[in-house]
Amino acid sequence: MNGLAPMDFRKMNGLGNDFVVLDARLRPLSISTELARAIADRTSGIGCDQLIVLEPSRTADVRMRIWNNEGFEVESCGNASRCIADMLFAEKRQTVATIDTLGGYLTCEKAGDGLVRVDMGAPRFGWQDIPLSEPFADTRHIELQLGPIDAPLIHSPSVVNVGNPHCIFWVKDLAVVDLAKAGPMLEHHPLFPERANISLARVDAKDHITLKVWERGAGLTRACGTAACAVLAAAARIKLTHRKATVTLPGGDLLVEWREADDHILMTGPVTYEYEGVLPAHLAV
Ligand SMILES: N[C@H](CCC[C@H](N)C(=O)O)C(=O)O
Repeated sequence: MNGLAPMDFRKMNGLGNDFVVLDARLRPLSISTELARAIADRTSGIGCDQLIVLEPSRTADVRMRIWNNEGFEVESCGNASRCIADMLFAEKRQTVATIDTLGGYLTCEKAGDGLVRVDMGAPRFGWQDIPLSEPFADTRHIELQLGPIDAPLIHSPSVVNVGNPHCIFWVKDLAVVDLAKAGPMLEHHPLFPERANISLARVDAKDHITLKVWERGAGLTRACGTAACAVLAAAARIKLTHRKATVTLPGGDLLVEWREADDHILMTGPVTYEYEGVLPAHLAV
């Protein structure tokens, strides 16, 4: 295994959603909220949307742990899954890899032209699965709006869990609300006991969605892989799109398919290696 030395880190991104990757397969690392925040800080740290830590796994090629830049650990990260899978392809000299995460067991494969395909598992739509703080029999549209009750700016979002919680508003205009302002309030809405990733989704065609995302614990990012998976499943569920579509994010496109045969979501997209470095003393783990 040609992993990283304990103090080394690798900077990577998926469509501009960027990560600091630490390799704890040879030496356990203890990540506190403060340390995760400090590493992710773009002024005094390395700077990233999420911190990714690799650990040994008995069931997969690697265990991948994820901390949002606010410092709290979360279950899933689609863009990082592609990045880590690509690292594993090179290490193993193979075209397949498996990753164990809090949000599920992922199987990954090379998809040609520098692309990686990740099986993100099946979406869950039950109100307890999202989770929501009160029961909704129908989660295709829940009662949540922003703006005046008689003329809401956005309303009736769909909710879905794809390893992590997502709330998706269907809009015709992605600028109908300033997501930088509305995002925090919606992320922390009392309906979401574990908070939520918030998306504005514009359906352009039966095979194309354009997306802007306010990420739980990270804010506006250039791309969110799990949001792309969530929005495709939610759109197909209410027949806004086919079960396969291109999802365009500010950082670029992902191809997402909600496979009929096993209900799994497949996400295909690129990986970017930025650089490697050594953690400075004040960030020593
Ligand atoms: N903000 C997400 C984690 C990162 C997801 C995103 N970066 C992706 O590519 O899926 C959450 O708190 O659930």
